[in-house]
Amino acid sequence: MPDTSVSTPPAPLLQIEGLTRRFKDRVAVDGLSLSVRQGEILGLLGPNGAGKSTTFQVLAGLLAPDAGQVRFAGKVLALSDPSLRRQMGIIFQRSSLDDLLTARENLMLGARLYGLGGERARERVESMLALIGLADRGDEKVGTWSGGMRRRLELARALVHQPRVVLMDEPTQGLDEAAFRTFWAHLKRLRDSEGVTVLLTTHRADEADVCDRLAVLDAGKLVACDTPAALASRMGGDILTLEAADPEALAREVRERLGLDAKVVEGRVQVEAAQGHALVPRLVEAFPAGRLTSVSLRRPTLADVFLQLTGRTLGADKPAEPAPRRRQ
Ligand SMILES: Nc1ncnc2c1ncn2[C@@H]1O[C@H](COP(=O)(O)OP(=O)(O)OP(=O)(O)O)[C@@H](O)[C@H]1O
Repeated sequence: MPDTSVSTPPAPLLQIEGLTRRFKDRVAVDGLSLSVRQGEILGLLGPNGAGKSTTFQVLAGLLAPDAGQVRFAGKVLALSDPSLRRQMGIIFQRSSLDDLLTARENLMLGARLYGLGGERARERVESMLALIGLADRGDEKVGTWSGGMRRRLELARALVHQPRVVLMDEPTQGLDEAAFRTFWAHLKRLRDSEGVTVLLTTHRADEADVCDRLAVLDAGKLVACDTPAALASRMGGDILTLEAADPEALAREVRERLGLDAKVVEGRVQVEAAQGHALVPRLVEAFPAGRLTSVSLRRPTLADVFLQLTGRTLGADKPAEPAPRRRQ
């Protein structure tokens, strides 16, 4: 029999259909439909106010939707269905560990909350502690632990009852680079060993890069859903970054004199161009010493893709500048 494992994408485990949630006359999530495949790590990427947390809260059963349903393993369920929650492990933005309990006790409490007890619970607690690399710290109270260790323990607690899906709201917010890398190494190892499906929210470009697929949200709507590499390849060219004393004036002149699509992003002028290196001498010639303080060239990142898709920078709630939005 031919091996089709590489070419056939895994079946969707969780399909969100037409999810809508309003707060008075503000539509926080606007008819969101999204499929999460068995065993994948899908990131909901968007700036502040995009609707990520609202989506998370509806899926976690903390908020009632105005419309929408899910299909879980092919079966249609109301978003309020408790059987959906039993299939989920949840990590909230804010730590929900009990600081006065040890790591082992926190995990045992998590197991008990999902009806797991006796030898089975003890086995799961020990194997989870080992999988997150904290087996020798299990009897310490977690109140004094670092943010990274606490996050790993929350990951273990979310998985202790063997859910099929883990939901995480901004799981690495506030973690430094080293703690972020360690958390993700453990997350991927746990995904592989437990076969769990992960849906997380993020507004970190570095976190988006390590997800299997990304659903890009803007103002409550899905604007793209693909792998990080496929999204990055949507931007064909290079990114030129120009620094100047008056970036707004420079961007205007670059647009008018050179006919390039220049915009101001976080105080610098950005130009996307197919052959970026060929533009450098043209720019230097057009804007002699004094006007330009630096010119640099790089490959696009997911933050650039996000800006192209939405006209907003990741981590900001306002458009990047008053210039016209990019072509979609
Ligand atoms: N409880 C609430 N009451 C009123 N408006 C709300 C409430 N929760 C969210 N909103 C609004 O809904 C929209 C989406 O917010 P949401 O928190 O889901 O976005 P987000 O992408 O998670 O942003 P952040 O990263 O800042 O959490 C925003 O305009 C927000 O102000």
